[in-house]
Amino acid sequence: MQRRLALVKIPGFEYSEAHSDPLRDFNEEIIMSEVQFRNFDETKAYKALQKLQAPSLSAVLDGKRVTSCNSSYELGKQETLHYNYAAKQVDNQILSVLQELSDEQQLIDKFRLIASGEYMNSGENRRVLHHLTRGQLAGSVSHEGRDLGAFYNEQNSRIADFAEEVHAGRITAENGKPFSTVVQVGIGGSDLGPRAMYLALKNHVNSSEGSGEAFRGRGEKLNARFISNVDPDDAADILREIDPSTTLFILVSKSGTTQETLTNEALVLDRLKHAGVKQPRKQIICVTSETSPLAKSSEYLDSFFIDDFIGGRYSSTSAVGGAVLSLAFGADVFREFLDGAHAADAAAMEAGILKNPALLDALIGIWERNFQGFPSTAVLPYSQAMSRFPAHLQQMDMESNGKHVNRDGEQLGYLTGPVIFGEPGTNGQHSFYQLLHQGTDIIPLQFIGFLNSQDGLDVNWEGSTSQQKLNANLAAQIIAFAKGKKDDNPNKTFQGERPSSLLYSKSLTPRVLGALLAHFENKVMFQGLVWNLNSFDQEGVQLGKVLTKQVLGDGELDPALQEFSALLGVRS
Ligand SMILES: O=P(O)(O)OC[C@H]1O[C@](O)(CO)[C@@H](O)[C@@H]1O
Repeated sequence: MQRRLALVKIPGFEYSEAHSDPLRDFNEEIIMSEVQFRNFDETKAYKALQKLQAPSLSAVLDGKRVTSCNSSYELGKQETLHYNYAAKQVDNQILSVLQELSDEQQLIDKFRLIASGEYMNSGENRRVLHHLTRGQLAGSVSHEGRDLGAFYNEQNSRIADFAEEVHAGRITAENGKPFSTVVQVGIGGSDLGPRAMYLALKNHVNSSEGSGEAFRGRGEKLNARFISNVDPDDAADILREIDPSTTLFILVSKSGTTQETLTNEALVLDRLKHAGVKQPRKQIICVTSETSPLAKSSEYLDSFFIDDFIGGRYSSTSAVGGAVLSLAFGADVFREFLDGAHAADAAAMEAGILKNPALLDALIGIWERNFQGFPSTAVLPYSQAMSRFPAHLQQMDMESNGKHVNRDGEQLGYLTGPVIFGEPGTNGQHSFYQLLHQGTDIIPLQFIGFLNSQDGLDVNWEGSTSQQKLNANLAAQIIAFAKGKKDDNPNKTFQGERPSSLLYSKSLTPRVLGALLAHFENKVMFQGLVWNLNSFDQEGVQLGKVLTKQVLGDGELDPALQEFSALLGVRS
């Protein structure tokens, strides 16, 4: 299909000078047949990168490099998110070949095709439209006569209206009391992103101390909880702590068929009945696709929709994240979060890699994975509020780029997505940093930090506040990893040369959080495009689901599966 792409000017968004305006080719026609999908090892840049040597961090990392190796997002309302790559093992030569790689693999053109609604999810023959849930980057995208941008906006405003009715006490629990708690029931992308975003903003809206940032001290409108695992202890833990009779449940499943979520719905219905609620589904709203089995039921209090063009792991900015965030904090907080994501998306259209933090981060990641051979990336937020962000990135990155074949199903001869893991600092320091500092694998580190804590509560002890101690640890770790320490005792030697980057901003606000989310989504997208993958399907999750069904059915099983099932008490 040949589609004309037209980019939309984003009000209030300034573009950088070199590679000037990403909308410079406004009238230039980009169509699918004009971009070339080739494997990474067929590019000239791949061969050039094979010949280059990583610079030594102990040799090059000085104060000047720290202040100059920065690429920033201007997010509007005087909020900025910086990406600092001073402690990465790259020099001008490597960066210039990475620029060539970006140009050769037509990464920006391909992003523009994604934004314009091209069918870039080749495996499932679907468009990839999560960028459209937060704003329009390209011309309008319509499907079967429906303007999809308008559809996503309409769902957001329906959610905003619904949330306002709940907050005003005009929509109540069956007993007439206002809802006091909201519980999201979903798994994977229907849980991880929304949960991570909720936790990231909870303190920001609840703390009345500190000053300046939007929404500070506004207070949570509803306390939110999450149930995801089919392990009954997960639901039991939450259901014991809440009062079901005044709880609003959000059942989130794009497909409407996910075993874990439907099982947990049954548990919730049971608890609601026990609490004396006669029509339990009237305390449940659904977020699903219009074609799902859930959408067919009129028993629910209300339903909000996404579509097949929003991948589960990319759905935090759709109704999937919008429902819980709007109910917990208010729709204006969710809108601010979307605006931050949209500003970061717009910045990701920039062709000059030094002016495009997501693209730069992606390409340095490629350098580390394919030419330095590093197996994983640790995501280390120095912010307790971001405690579940690494878990969200695990799904987003590993479900997207954990692939061994290209978009055409051909086996690849190079490494693709790394293993992602992480914990907030400083907790991680007292846990797995030993291996990061002195283990035999070198693991690149993605630090995230904020100048201010979210809560004003702090103490000055032994000459510094907790927040100062936190960030002192962060600065110290960057240098310890990069430069190491020689010692006569090999056991006390730190080899150093362990690269890290730092994403940082003044405070973790809704706008900054949206930009952080979009940064990683776009980074993963660019990496998938370099590797020539389809980053938007997830066939690797299917086999386990099929075998689970077999175990729970009556048919004959593979003998080893039969024995394991017997061992675990599922089959006799
Ligand atoms: O929203 P659903 O359809 O319940 O799917 C939940 C999750 O399951 C997966 O399909 C993986 O099993 C994820 O990609 C998705 O986020």
